[in-house]
Amino acid sequence: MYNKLQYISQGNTIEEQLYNIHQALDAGCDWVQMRFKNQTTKDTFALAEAAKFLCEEYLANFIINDNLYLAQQIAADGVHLGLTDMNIAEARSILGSTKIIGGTANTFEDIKNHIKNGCDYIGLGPFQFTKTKEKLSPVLGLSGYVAIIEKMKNSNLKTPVYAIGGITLNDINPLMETGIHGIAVSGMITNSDQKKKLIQQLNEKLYANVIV
Ligand SMILES: Cc1ncc(COP(=O)(O)OP(=O)(O)O)c(N)n1
Ligand SMILES: Cc1nc(C(=O)O)sc1CCOP(=O)(O)O
Ligand SMILES: [Mg+2]
Repeated sequence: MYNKLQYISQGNTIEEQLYNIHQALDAGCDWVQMRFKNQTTKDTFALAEAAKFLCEEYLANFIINDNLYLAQQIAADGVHLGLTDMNIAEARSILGSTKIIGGTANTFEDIKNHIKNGCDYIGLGPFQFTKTKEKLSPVLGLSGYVAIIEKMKNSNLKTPVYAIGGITLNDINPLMETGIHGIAVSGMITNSDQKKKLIQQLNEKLYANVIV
């Protein structure tokens, strides 16, 4: 079972990114997606190597946003691909069956396509407006998740879905009640000055109904 909390990194420099990733790991995050936009190949590679090293130290999963070839080059655990990134079927044929491939969705159609193409999980969003990403797809709100997850259940589609986009602590319970698997968050963790406490609270909510 995939962990229910994915931290998406933030920062405009390698140093800021590594600081934020380290803080998130130290506070208990066990899944990191490196998201470092509009940077040089050299800097992106340098960050990826350093972040992968950190994640290994903390036994955390480490995936890379957008860049499949970078994920392959540094032997990351996987990649997250958006609707305008490489097709998931092509990505699967390159990475093979052992690597994690996540795909962005905004509609039930997106989800069906990704599942047909072999993705491991879906990032479904945005839940609400967020400043973290530009050019957002239409906001889904809770009712959007309810409708899409219902359609997945009716079609017997069981691929884990992560809610994403402007999620705060109070959103977790209603979101989890829709039947999603977990959440992917950036700002909530990056901007928290009590990260350990926050991640404990998040995990309590995310794993509340998991029987061990
Ligand atoms: C878990 C997760 N879900 C969705 C996204 C968004 O990916 P994408 O649409 O490619 O947008 P960018 O992150 O590349 O701006 C994600 N990164 N992670
Ligand atoms: C990277 C990303 N993708 C989204 C989507 O809807 O596809 S929303 C988003 C930003 C997530 O960060 P935050 O938790 O700070 O809102
Ligand atoms: Mg992308």
